[in-house]
Amino acid sequence: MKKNPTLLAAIVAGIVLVLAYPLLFTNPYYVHLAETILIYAILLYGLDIVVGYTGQVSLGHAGLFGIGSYATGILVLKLGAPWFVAVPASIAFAALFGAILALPALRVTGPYLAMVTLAFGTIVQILINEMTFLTEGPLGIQLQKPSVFGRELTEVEYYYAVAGFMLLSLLLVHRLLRSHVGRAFEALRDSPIASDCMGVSVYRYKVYAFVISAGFAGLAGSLYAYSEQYISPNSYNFELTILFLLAVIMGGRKSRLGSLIGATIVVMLPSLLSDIEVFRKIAVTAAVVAVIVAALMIAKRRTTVGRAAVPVLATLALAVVAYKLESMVDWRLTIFGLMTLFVVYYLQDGIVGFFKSLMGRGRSHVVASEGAGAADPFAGIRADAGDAKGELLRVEQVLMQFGGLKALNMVDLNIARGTVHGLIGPNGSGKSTMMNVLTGIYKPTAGAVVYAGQPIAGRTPSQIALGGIARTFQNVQLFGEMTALENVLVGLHHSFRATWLDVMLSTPRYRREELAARARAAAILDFIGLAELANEEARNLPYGKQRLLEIGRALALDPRLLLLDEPAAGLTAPDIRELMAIIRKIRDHGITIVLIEHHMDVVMSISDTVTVLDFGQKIAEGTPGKVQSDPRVIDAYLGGAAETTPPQPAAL
Ligand SMILES: Nc1ncnc2c1ncn2[C@@H]1O[C@H](COP(=O)(O)OP(=O)(O)OP(=O)(O)O)[C@@H](O)[C@H]1O
Repeated sequence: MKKNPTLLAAIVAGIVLVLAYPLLFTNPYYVHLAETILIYAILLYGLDIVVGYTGQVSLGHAGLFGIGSYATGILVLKLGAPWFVAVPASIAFAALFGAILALPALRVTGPYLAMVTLAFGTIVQILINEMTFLTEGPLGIQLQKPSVFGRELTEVEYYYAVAGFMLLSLLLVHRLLRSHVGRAFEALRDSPIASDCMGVSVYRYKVYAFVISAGFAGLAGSLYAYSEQYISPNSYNFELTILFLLAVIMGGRKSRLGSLIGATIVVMLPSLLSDIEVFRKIAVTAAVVAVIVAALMIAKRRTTVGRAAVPVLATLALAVVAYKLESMVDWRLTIFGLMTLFVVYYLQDGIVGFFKSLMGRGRSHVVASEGAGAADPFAGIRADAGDAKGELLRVEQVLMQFGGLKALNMVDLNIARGTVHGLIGPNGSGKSTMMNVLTGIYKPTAGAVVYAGQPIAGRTPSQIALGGIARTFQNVQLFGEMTALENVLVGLHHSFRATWLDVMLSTPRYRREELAARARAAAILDFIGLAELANEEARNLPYGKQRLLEIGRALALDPRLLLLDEPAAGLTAPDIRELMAIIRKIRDHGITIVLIEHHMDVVMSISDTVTVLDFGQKIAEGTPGKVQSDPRVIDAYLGGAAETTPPQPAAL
């Protein structure tokens, strides 16, 4: 993986700045302030995994931070534990609570999850307050800075220790998030259902995200306890959790630099907002920056005068108000609230996201894919071509009932190995329901599904996917914020044996697997004709290309059975011809295909067998020729929805 020289230079400059800081600002107050920023940054790296990457809300991180602090405080107070015991124990303890916090995230999302995590944070604070025998209750716990070789660290020495932990956390989180584990986190945010169907268990990765995130909160909490030398329950309140969330959003999701900026803002803001002179300078600087940025964006045609007017006028008004105000005391919260509103409304991708978009990055990165041609797109396929025409999948008397509606009514289906099996029927006849039953998304009310000789009842979608059944979706379910290459890499998740420890230590095993997966993903993109768009975000691809990318991602799973749900929907005639050629090539590699399609010419020209459903029942089955002339089929289509066309002779 190539290194970006500008990025490397920025990283080196950042490290030098962090290390040189105590030499530039010798006042202990400023050293302590910077220490707090670095500690918050550690927590925010972890919080960003949950909020930015997996897209979950957590209002429980102040609680986890408190658990880390109190684990250290109690171990030092009660057992006189040294820092090298207290710090790892705090990480482990917080991670354990992270697993508990993950439980509600497996059941609820959005506002409900916010409520549950908020309750968790509140309970932690109450428990810290009430369990006086351990925590000393409201009195709090006092402790010294850690000792090394019998000598207590000075403020500056402790700053360097914190800086070391921050840089280490940065490295570990960065490695993790760029690996298959990070891609799994991102995938489950963009489409949980597609993640499961790519063999990436949403359940497992949500728990991982919360546990890892909590581990970093525990580390930050432990360092904070030593830094403040005094901890009390009031420090870990609701406002702190909101502040953390705000820091991630303000700085910029999915960015380590964003976390650092966010930490700086939330630590500095209270002191900046308390001094009217400093606030005036900030307000004027913000107004000048807003005017310059707006002018640049209008000149580059990135925005219109109308859209730029509100933020520019708002910052100008803030500058004017700053000079009208006599003191900040009464206005601090109001100004803070307004700034929050401004960020949420105008800087949804945070400060880092905003500057990236200003520089035109993060939109399209069209570069040639690495390693295409070096790998075989079908390298891992468990081919069935040589296996005569045995049966790969058998559906026996499947009933799928939604309330009173029988979406599938006692349907039998036999799919022969190495064939293309068309599944057609008017709208609402039960085709997609069949796909969902085959991939474990729906559990049939009655009946059995036997795949490769094994019943698949009771298996989760990700287990079924890993067993070799891949699918595409009627409504495209790509991982929108990830590039085309990354989408395929999620499909290749199963090819990794490396654990998260391998990733964090960047072991040769992990690096070998990552390189192999990238070469294979590039080869798959080449096969489906998307090599040039490898680094384009999936949401920016044209619709036809998105459908092809879904097929590529499914192929990455090394399927024996590929279920295509209306792959030609919305495609132009040339795109459809390209699609048909691809489907034939996939079949020629021994992959069995089930094809749901409303384009009859497509189904009839490439299917070996066609099954017709109507009102959840199988009404016909056989070769395309036989099915097309079946009076029941013609009747079902002519009597069905107006937009469905009756089967026509093959045209393509
Ligand atoms: N989760 C669900 N809850 C309730 N009803 C459902 C559910 N899923 C499907 N149905 C119903 O089952 C019937 C079959 O739907 P299905 O999506 O399988 O049809 P289809 O043949 O794929 O149609 P189309 O060609 O329009 O996609 C429809 O009446 C649909 O409303």
